[in-house]
Amino acid sequence: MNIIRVHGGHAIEGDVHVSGAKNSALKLMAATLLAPGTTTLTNVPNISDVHVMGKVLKGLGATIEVADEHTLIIDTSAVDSWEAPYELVAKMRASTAVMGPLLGRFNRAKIAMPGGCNLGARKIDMHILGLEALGVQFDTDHGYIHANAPEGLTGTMVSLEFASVGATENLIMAAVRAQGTTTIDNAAREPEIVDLANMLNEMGAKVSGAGTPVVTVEGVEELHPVVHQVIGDRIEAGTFIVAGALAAGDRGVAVTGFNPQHLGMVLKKLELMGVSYERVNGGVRVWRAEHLRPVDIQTLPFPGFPTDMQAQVMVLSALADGNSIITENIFENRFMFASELVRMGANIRIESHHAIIHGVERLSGAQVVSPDLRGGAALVLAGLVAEGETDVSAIHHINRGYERFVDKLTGLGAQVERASIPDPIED
Ligand SMILES: CC(=O)N[C@H]1[C@@H](OP(=O)(O)OP(=O)(O)OC[C@H]2O[C@@H](n3ccc(=O)[nH]c3=O)[C@H](O)[C@@H]2O)O[C@H](CO)[C@@H](O)[C@@H]1O
Ligand SMILES: C=C(OP(=O)(O)O)C(=O)O
Repeated sequence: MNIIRVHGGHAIEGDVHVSGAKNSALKLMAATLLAPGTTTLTNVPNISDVHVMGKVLKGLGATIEVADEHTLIIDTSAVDSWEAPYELVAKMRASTAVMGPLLGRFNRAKIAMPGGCNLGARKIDMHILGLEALGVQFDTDHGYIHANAPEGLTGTMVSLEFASVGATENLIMAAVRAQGTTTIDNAAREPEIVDLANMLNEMGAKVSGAGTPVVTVEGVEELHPVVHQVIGDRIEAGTFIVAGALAAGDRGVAVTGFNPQHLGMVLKKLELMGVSYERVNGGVRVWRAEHLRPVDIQTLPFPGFPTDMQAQVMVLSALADGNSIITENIFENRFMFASELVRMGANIRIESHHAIIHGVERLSGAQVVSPDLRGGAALVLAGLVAEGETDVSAIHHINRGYERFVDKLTGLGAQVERASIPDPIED
């Protein structure tokens, strides 16, 4: 089996440039369906989730030219199918983001129901309720959702029960082609929503208020293809910032290619923990914290603390001087990572959606399993400062969202390698 092996105890320093944001690129790829013709996306991360979304689009009839490692030229003129099949939706839930654009362009979509995943139930009822308000009729059979709007979509007022990122995106992408105006109340405010709205507006849509809780979409007759650059990945940036806070030498680690305003709450919490950083052009430089203070964090929709940074910061809190508490409010199963960190010597108690972390002096290298994307990356970070060797398996999770993770870490001087070892259970 393939693993990432980390030799702990080596300082890192230097510069690392983050890739384009996974959680933006996937939705922008879906949005190309709305504009028949050739849209060019630049700064697209070369990660396995992007490859899956490429397969979803090709399955619908799009063609994709990979102009260079980070540039996709997507031609959606010949799209003639409305189906996102189970094998792709099961691999990547973000495939459901094609529902809104397919409805916007063709008034119909057939999407495999996503089911739960290792983070929790992750229902899509809010997507469905919102789209129903726009005039879409839903039927389910054999594990598929059939969405049809025989009379077309009609703008209306939609109030989301929770500021769901996915529901906000699907609603915006459907509403851009509706008759009249749609208002989404309690919309998600994540930077990726703003990136999506910006691209749609470049295509000729009329979306206003993105980044605030009220998004207004005035429907238009047609959208045209554009060239658009994906924003930098704030979560990849946050991951390398935590690496620096754990292990940076005197020169620190400069993390660039993203907008630090997208990480406001993370930087604030790190500062409270005793991590020092400074703003540099296009990012931040961070130094190892000599003395980590405990922290109280709860994950919340943007601008709150992102759930996608919870595991990485838990590694820091595991080494803090005192008791930290981390409350996970978004995904009910996102603490699976904590049990793996305990195998490395952390002292963590889970009580419902709270993790109580009693800081320890040191972590020790162990064999651990990535429970999910961010948990896997966080285990590699823990390995950087653990005594001895840490072998992280199930690294396909990490490959979903981190481009050349091992290369970027070794570029900073970390002793990290990909390796292949016999599977202890199979053999
Ligand atoms: C608010 C939040 O932090 N959203 C995160 C979520 O987006 P993602 O779009 O995947 O998830 P949502 O924001 O939609 O979901 C937030 C919460 O609402 C629930 N829900 C959502 C839709 C629905 O129809 N019904 C329902 O019950 C989900 O199960 C979850 O508990 O995962 C992404 C990948 O990790 C992150 O980048 C997003 O920042
Ligand atoms: C869990 C994540 O992504 P997804 O919603 O694709 O599972 C993530 O980006 O941390």
